[in-house]
Amino acid sequence: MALASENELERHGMLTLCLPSLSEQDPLFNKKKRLSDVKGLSFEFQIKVPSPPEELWQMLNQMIWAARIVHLNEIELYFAEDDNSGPFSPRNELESLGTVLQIVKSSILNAKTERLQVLKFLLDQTEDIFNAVGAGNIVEMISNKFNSSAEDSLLKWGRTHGVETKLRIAYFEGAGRGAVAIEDLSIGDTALEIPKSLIISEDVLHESDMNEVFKELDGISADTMMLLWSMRERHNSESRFRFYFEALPEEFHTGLSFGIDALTTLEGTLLFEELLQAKEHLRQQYDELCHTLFSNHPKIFQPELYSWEQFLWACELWYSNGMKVILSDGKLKTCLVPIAGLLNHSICPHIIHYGRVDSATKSLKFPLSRPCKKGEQCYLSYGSFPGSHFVTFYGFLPKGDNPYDVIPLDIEAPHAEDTHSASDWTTHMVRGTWLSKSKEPPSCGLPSPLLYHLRSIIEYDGNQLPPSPSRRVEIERAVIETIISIFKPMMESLSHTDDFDREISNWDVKLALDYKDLQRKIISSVLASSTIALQMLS
Ligand SMILES: C[S@@+](CC[C@H](N)C(=O)[O-])C[C@H]1O[C@@H](n2cnc3c(N)ncnc32)[C@H](O)[C@@H]1O
Repeated sequence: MALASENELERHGMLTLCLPSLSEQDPLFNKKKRLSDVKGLSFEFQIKVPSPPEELWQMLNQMIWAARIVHLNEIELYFAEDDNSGPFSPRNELESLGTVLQIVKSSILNAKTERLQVLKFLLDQTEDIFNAVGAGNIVEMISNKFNSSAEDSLLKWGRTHGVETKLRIAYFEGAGRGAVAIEDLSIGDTALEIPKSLIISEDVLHESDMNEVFKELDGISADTMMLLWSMRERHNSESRFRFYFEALPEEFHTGLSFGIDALTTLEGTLLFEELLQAKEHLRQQYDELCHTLFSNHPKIFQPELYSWEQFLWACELWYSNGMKVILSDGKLKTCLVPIAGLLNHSICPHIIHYGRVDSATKSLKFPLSRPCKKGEQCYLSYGSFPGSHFVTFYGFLPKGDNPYDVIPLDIEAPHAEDTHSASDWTTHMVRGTWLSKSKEPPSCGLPSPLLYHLRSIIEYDGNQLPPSPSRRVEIERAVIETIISIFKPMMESLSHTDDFDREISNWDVKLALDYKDLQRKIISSVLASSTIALQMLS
C-alpha cells in the first residue's frame, strides 16, 4: 500500500514530526537499531490534530526516547538496559531534548491555528523537561571575591578585538576561575563569541622563526610544535597574546604534577600505572627534543625557557586548556581559546557544541544547550571522560555522578565458534551499580553485556542443546562468582588504610585520596550487587 504523502496527512488533520533516523555510518548503528527495535520505537511520529494532552504527552515521550537512542555514546549504550528508557546521562538528555526542540520549533514556523496549538504545547512541555534536567543535576560551586586584574585586562583586550560575551569572571572554591552569566540566558543564546584572529592555532607557527627549524624535523607533530611555541611565547612581552599568557596560572595542578605522596596513595589503582606511563612518555619526548632542538638551536630554543619543569607546565596547559576546534579550512585542530579557557566543566554543562569556526562571522561561538540564569556559573563540557582522565589531564574529579566513571575489564573476547552466541561487545566494563535502574535479578545492577558475555563463555560445554533449568542456575552462579573473583582482589588492593590525613594534606594527596575513595565506592557497589545476585540464586 502506498504511504500517504505529508500534504495528504496534513489535509486529513494529521501532524507529522520526523527525528533524524539512525545513521548506518554510526559505528553503533546495529546496537542502537536493536535497542530501538526492542522498544518498538520509530523515528517518524504522527498525531491527530487536535488531540487530548495525554496523547500529545505520550507522543512527546516516544520522541524523546527515540532521540535518546540516536544520541547514545558507546558507554551510555553499554549500560542502557533494554527495560530502561532513560534518561541515560545529562549529556544524552540535553542532546536529545535539543533535537526534539529543534524539530518542534522548525515545524512551528509555518503552523497555524490548531496545529500551532499542538506544537506550542509540545514546545512548552519540552522546555519544562529541559529546565528539570538542569535543576536535578547542578552541583553548585561556592563563589568567592578575588582580585581579577589579569582577568580584567584579558577581557578588555578581548573586547577591543571583537569578543562578545554575556559572561563575567568569578572565583570558585576548589575550581579556580569560572564564568558567570551576567543576564538570564536561554537555549540557543550565544554566551561567548571569540573572533578567529584570537584563537591560538597552528597558524601562529607561520609567523614564527621556529617554523624553519620544525620543517627540518621528521615526524614532529603539530601539537608538539605548538607546545614548544607556547613555552617561549609565554615570556614574550611583545606577544600579541600577552594578556592571555599573563592570565594563566603559574602552576597547573594536574595529575602529571603529582608528588611522591600522592602517587604512593594511588598504588593499587589503574590510575597509578596510567600516571607513571604518561609522565615517562613526556619525559622521553622531552629528552629527545632536548637533544635535537635545544642543543642544536640554542638561539631559538633558549635553554632557560626550555627546562623540564617548563615543558611539563606547557603540557599541562595544552591538556587542561586545549580545545578541539574545526578551523575555517575544515581541519580539526587543538587550539587555545582565550577567555573560553576560563570556563569550568560540569557533568551537566550549559555548553556542549562549540567546536567549529563560523565561516560567516569568522568566529567561534559558544551557544547554550540549556538555560543559564543571571549569576549562575556557566559550564562547558570538556568531554565524556572517566575520573582518571580528569585527574590526569585536568587535576579534578567532577562533582556528582559521572556516568563515564567506568572500570575497564581486561576480558578476552571468545572466538565465535567457542560460544553459543557471541556478544557484540568486544570490550567490557563496570561502573557504580547505584547508577543502574535495573536493580532486580538477574542483573541486580550489573551490566547486561558483561553478564551476557560471561554466560556465553561459561555456557559452552561442547553441548549445543539449551541448558536445563538446574544447569542455568549453575551457569548464573558461575557468572557472578567470576565477577566476584575479579573485583575482590581489586578491593583488597585498595583496602589498606591511607597514610595521609586529608585535612592537612597537599592538593595532590587530597585528590589522590578522593580518587581512591571513588574507586572503592564503585568496586564495593559491584561486589554488593554480586552478593545480592548470588543470594537470589540460592
Ligand atoms: C580550562 S581551565 C578552566 C579555568 C580554570 N578554573 C582557571 O582558573 O584557569 C581547566 C581547569 O579548571 C579547573 N576546573 C574546571 N572544571 C572544574 C570543576 N568542575 N571542578 C574543579 N576544577 C575544575 C581544573 O583545574 C582544570 O584543569
